[in-house]
Amino acid sequence: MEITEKQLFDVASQAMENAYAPYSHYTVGAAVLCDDGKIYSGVNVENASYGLTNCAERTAIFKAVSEGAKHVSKIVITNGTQELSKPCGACRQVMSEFMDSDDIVFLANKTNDFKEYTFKEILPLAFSDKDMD
Ligand SMILES: O=c1ccn([C@H]2C[C@H](O)[C@@H](CO)O2)c(=O)[nH]1
Ligand SMILES: [Zn+2]
Repeated sequence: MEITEKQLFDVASQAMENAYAPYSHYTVGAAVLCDDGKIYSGVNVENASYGLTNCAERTAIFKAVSEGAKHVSKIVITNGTQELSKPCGACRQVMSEFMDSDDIVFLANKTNDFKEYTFKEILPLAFSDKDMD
């Protein structure tokens, strides 16, 4: 694994310590590598009004875009269990806005076991702006 990928895993794991998950107790950490060369992290942020919860992946992507990044080339998603992470449908759709078909998705667990996918593998038939041409 190249240095940046190792860093991405470390940033996601470190961020997960800040997950705010008092209701589900399911902690998630994400880290995205952007074309500006920077890494942005995110965690799940729950709410007493459960539906207002924001997932870790979207937190990381929204932070990146807020700082001016426009493209995510790699994302690591980890969680506090031994199961590999599986981004929800909403997160996959948000990822599709800022990732291309062959960009890389690492789905990890708390001990950094992982599987590597391309974005198109985790969201085939993605709806995009091209569908509105
Ligand atoms: O893609 C996902 C799916 C779920 N969660 C969080 C939201 C909630 O806090 C907890 C349980 O659903 O996991 C994420 O962060 N990312
Ligand atoms: Zn999600």
